Amino acid sequence: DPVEDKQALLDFLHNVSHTRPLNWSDNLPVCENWTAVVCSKDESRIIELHLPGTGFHGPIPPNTLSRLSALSVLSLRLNSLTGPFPSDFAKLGNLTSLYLQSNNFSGPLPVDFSVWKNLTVLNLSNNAFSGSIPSSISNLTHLTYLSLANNSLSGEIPDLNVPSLQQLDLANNNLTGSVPKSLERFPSWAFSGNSLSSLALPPALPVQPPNSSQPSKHNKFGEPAVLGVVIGGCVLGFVVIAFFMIVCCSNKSDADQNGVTATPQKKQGFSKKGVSGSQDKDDRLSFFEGSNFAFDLEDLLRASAEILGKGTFGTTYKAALEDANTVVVKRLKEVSVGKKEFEQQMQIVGSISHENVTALRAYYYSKDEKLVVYDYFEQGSAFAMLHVKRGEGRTPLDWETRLKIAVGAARGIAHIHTQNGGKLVHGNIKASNVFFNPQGYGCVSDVGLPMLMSPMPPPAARNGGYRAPEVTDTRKSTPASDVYSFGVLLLELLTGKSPIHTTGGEEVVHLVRWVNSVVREEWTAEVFDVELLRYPNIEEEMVEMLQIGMSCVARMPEQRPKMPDVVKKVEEIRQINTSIPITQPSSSEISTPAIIPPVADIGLIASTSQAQVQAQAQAQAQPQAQPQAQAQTQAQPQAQPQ
Ligand SMILES: Nc1ncnc2c1ncn2[C@@H]1O[C@H](COP(=O)(O)OP(=O)(O)OP(=O)(O)O)[C@@H](O)[C@H]1O
Repeated sequence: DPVEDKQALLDFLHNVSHTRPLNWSDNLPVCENWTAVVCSKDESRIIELHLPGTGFHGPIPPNTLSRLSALSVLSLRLNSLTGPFPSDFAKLGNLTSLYLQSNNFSGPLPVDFSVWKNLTVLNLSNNAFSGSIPSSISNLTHLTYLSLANNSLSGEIPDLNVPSLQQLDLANNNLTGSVPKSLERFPSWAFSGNSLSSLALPPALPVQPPNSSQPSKHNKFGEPAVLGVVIGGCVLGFVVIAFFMIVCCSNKSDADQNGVTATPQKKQGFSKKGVSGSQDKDDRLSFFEGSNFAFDLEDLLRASAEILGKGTFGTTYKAALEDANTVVVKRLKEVSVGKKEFEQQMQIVGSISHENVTALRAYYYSKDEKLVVYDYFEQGSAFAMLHVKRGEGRTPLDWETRLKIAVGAARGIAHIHTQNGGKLVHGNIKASNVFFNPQGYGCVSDVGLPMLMSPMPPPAARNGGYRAPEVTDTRKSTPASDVYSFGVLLLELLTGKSPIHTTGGEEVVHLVRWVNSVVREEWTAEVFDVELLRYPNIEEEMVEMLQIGMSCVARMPEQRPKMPDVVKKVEEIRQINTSIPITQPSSSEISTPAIIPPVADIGLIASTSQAQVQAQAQAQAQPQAQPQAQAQTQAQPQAQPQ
């Protein structure tokens, strides 16, 4: 372990107030366990420190971080650090990247920048630095990125002759005079929001994003996000639009330094100069308790990302962060609620802690961009497991796993229904929103997102099959509509068929109707997924699940069981036939009595179940005319001989 560096970090931590916990414990090995720290190969020194958005307040304690003399990357951005530029950072002569942006540092910049001769990236933007720009910056011969935007720097811009410099942002300061010749190659947005002579501004804005000439490996997350940031302004030459573009582009440069070609629009840079937009430090992610992530919006934007899919509520990305964490980011479109309501809903969802509900890790809200962040599930969703790569070479989803998906998802939904005084519903239960927890049980994701959106559009094929009939009219999800969607999920697990699918003849098949009709006509194993036929002795369990699924998809909401009852019944599926319960090790608030019938009763249960299933199918076929029949059907399971 790098003993001295470790002590320096502990001294720093003990002398600075911070709101997010760090696992820097004296008895843990630094290089293996401490978050935010990167060690040299031989583990003798700490060479990188990434502490963005950690909630640090106040000045950096002197003689702490400055003892990390091998440090090459230091990121303290997006904190609330105050005081002057730490003078003892002069000892960090090996720095190549220094990120101090988005803090409250004030006072003059260091006079002599030559001490950091290896610097390639220097970002001091969004602070309150004043005084002039030191000309010693020209001595940084490796510098490729410099942002001093959104400070209170004044005086003339020195002649910074740094040929290596590729990106520059001096926008939104109090700079005067003219743009020196050596910097005329940079676009005008880099100097906007100053009192520079307009004649002195470089003539034209580049049509391409500043980084577009360089190959970027991080461009996937950014591409769709270009949106209004660049597009509008670059097309027209009108003054107003050019102004808009100047603002937008200056705002964008922060992220571009790292190769992201576009970003969710960030407002912070606008605020100091009174350009319309949110006035607060809006570009912070809001994290929830218990989240051990140490990343911020910029890390997300810098992350190499790939699109996982476009869903009902927006586009979902898998983002690989610098610190080796992978997260899922959803860019929500058409959010109809205001910031307050959005935040309230996020607080409700973010406070859920349950092994069968995917934790919401963080969210971001600005006028132009709404993001939610979840853990990434490597295994993929229940949808992927069930439907992707059917046919040759596929590993079938075994019955045990399907049972665990059902039990976990049921428990998760039941828990959601207890939240916010019983008012929270999921609103979008479907196989692609069910993942697997570490014990392999279903775990539901995307809780409560529909409530943030405009009234639901008419069902698209992708989720229409899950939507309860009454939701099409009311456009409002309820606990009963969640029960319906869960029922469809059960039928999907049993049949291996999507809720709406086409047959070979292009005929569109609605799963609920299809299952009802097959069961109604004669009891048959035809509904069951052929992939399940290989597993011995599971017929009774499948019949049980079918029965539960069909009761959940009852046409009338009041005829559907409540979620706690559904949980009980789904948990009992396995216990009916074996003594091996489907319970999670640490489960659950819903306790399940062990119900193990005598062996001789099993056949009776099975035949009773079959009869019930058929009665249910009859009832579903004539919902208006047969309410009593269905009510009886639903009452019957209690009378089973168990
Ligand atoms: N946390 C996650 N980990 C891994 N894959 C995910 C995660 N969240 C979503 N996905 C996958 O990304 C894809 C897109 O998800 P998204 O939620 O945007 O759309 P959807 O689930 O198809 O529809 P909807 O928007 O109605 O939920 C889906 O295949 C989904 O299973």
